[in-house]
Amino acid sequence: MSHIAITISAPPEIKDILIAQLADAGYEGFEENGDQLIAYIPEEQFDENTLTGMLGSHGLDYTKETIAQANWNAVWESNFQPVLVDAFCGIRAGFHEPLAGKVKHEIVITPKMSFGTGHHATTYSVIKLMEGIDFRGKRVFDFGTGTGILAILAEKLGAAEADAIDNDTWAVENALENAETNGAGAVKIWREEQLDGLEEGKYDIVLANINRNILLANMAHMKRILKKHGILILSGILQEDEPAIVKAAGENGLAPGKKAEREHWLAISFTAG
Ligand SMILES: C[S@@+](CC[C@H](N)C(=O)[O-])C[C@H]1O[C@@H](n2cnc3c(N)ncnc32)[C@H](O)[C@@H]1O
Repeated sequence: MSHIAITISAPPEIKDILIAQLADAGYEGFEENGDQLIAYIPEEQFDENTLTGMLGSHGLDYTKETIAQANWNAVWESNFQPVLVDAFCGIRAGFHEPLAGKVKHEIVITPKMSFGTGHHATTYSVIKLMEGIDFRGKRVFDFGTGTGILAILAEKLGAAEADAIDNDTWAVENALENAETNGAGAVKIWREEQLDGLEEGKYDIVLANINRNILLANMAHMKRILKKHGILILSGILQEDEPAIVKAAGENGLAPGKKAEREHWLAISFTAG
């Protein structure tokens, strides 16, 4: 499968809004490079009219490039540096030197086209909130797993099982590959986009780093699969969307707790009543 890479010169103040809008339109990987934002979408999902309309409303233009899957490794290998979430967790590729001694937990990721290298503020902040939670023996669900990074970390933190879904076939394949690389045998990943068929009250911890609309649409389902007093960590929330998310969570019996903030993005932890 080929992907389309869109490069946009976007002023910093609208970059986050653009990422949220593009994510809603199916773009699934983002890189920020100075003023430039590069967004990736599977070729068959690319819709020129939608993109032109969205960018036109901000007075922006773009350039477009098709990237064959075979070339993807070369593209990301040249860009991907290890990420350290303080001394808690380090994420690196297989071709980097081990981070031995620098971090408590190390994850090796081959992201290919999937989102979730730890570089993005939304992933980084979930990891920061995970640092304060006891995962030992817990059942964890990772909604929108991307590279599998959060499910893999959950297992490294002692989770008894970590189930993960993504609606993107490529992400699922990639997450399975990454789980294997990291010896994360308790991680199970499958392709799905609905949470409503999942067992009620099964999970101690649910992690969801997606976007405002998907989080709002699935709030009741996330609450339903959580145990009483279970923990929900939501991310992919722009600062201005916090009230809407907290309100919807409250209506579903989820009380807000700690927050982590980075580059206008918020991750919020909730407890199920
Ligand atoms: C922002 S990425 C997060 C990846 C990773 N969990 C992280 O924290 O870095 C969101 C992921 O959710 C997936 N996704 C979006 N909508 C979804 C849905 N309705 N059901 C399942 N997965 C979805 C996307 O394909 C993407 O891999």
